[in-house]
Amino acid sequence: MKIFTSAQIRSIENAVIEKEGVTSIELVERAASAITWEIMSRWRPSRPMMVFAGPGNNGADALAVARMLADEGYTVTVLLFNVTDRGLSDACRHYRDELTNVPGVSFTEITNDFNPPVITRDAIVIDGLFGSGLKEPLKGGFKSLVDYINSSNATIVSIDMPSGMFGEWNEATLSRDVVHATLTLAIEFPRLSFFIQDNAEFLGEWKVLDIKLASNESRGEQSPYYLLEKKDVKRILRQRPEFCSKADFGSMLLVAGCYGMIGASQMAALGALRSGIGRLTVHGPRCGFIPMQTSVPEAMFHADQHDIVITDISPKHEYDVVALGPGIGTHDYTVRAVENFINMSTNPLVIDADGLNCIAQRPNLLEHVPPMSVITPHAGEFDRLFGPHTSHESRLKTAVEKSAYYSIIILLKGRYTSVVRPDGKIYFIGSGCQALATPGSGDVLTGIVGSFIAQGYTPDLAAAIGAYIHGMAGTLAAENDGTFGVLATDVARNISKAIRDILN
Ligand SMILES: NC(=O)C1=CN([C@@H]2O[C@H](COP(=O)(O)OP(=O)(O)OC[C@H]3O[C@@H](n4cnc5c(N)ncnc54)[C@H](OP(=O)(O)O)[C@@H]3O)[C@@H](O)[C@H]2O)[C@H](O)CC1
Ligand SMILES: [K+]
Repeated sequence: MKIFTSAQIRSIENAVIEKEGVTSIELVERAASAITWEIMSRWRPSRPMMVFAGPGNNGADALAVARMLADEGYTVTVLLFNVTDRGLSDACRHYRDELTNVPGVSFTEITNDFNPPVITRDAIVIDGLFGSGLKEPLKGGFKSLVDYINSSNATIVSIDMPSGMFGEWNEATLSRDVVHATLTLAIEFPRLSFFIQDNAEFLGEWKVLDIKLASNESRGEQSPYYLLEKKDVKRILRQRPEFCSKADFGSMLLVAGCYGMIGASQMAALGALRSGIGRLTVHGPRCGFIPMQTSVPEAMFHADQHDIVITDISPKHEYDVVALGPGIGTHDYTVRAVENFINMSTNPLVIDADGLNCIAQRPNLLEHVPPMSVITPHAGEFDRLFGPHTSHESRLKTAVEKSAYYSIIILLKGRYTSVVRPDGKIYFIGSGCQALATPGSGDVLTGIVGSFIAQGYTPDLAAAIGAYIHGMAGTLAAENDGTFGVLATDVARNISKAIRDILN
């Protein structure tokens, strides 16, 4: 699903209005009935509804919802804030006029002073102050109003977006100047800001409501931001032909492990094998030989000359891909081996974990990482490589910049993992869950991404579908074991099941 900017959404909306002859009142009506259904499915008419409406169409949505809820027997208090010089939008005025005589609604239009009523704990606050038309961070009276709403203990439902939040970038937005919703009901499209962790506290739970706006007008519109869904992964994944051999599914060298972290080699190896690699060789220190050969007998093992750390990465054969990093540590010998290997590599690599920490010790080594390599940092590894960041948003922006500069793919792990391509395209992946926050989970992902590159997928798609399948495997594991007790080996074990579910 493409993720559009607020400006694009406005132009899609305008195109629908012009080409399909739909009026903006009809669109508000569609949005409001979807929101009303959602509210009715969650809260009974005994819960008092307090509607805060702004001057634009976000306010119009809120006023239309107020009328619909009153029709369904809810007690509704409406506060319409008509305090700006520009006055109300046409739709907002239309719904204001309609509301004044509806039984069950206590309606107040604020044009000047505002005496805030008490918001009781059992109230459902409907936040329709501002949506995608917000021009700048809230100031003055609206800022105080948001503060007053946030300091209530009520349940807060934001229409389209929490008021005060922008659909894209929010670095300059102060947390206390944005409504902190319990539930955000987005109209037709999710926004870029929904996928950035900094904004989770504003959004609460969020859900996209379909108002049949997207159909034709959005298809042609381009966007660099994309939410990867199951149907996309199904389209990308190739079914295995009936006549096939392991030679058809690529070969991978996994450079992983050191004394005390051989488990990382095991996890990454399982990730690669469970996602269908044809041939896997693990290169690691000699101490890894017995554990690897006994716990993952499907993998070949190539021993370094050193007992406990990797000192030399000189592949003896041609491999379709080399994945480097899980559990290798950052011993000087290993850093040097990584440096030499990267300097002589020409094909895309997958670099994770200590592979990235080794690079962080030789920062200009990034210049030599082969183009279209995939690096898979979590926030800490990312900051070690590219410097400290104070927000996830700034980290994502740096990822876009660095991906272009170094011509590499950056898979930044998180609740929504982002796969950033050198051309600025970002795939967001939300198939995972809390269960994936477990040791070894990242190593499994490295194995999966390497395996898909070896199987012939381009590195950007390998990273995107790899992250999706990894997330789904974690979610499947959590269905059995809950979100607390999932092991990385459980995630690995569910990879093949995730792939089967996607293909079916
Ligand atoms: N996307 C869809 O298909 C549909 C969306 N709908 C809803 O419409 C809103 C967007 O409506 P819009 O009227 O464009 O914008 P808003 O309601 O969010 O806000 C516009 C008004 O707010 C004023 N404004 C903007 N920034 C500030 C600020 N910082 N402080 C005070 N006031 C501000 C603005 O005034 P201007 O003078 O700046 O123009 C406007 O008065 C969308 O979010 C959905 O909820 C419909 O349902 C139809 C389908
Ligand atoms: K809102």
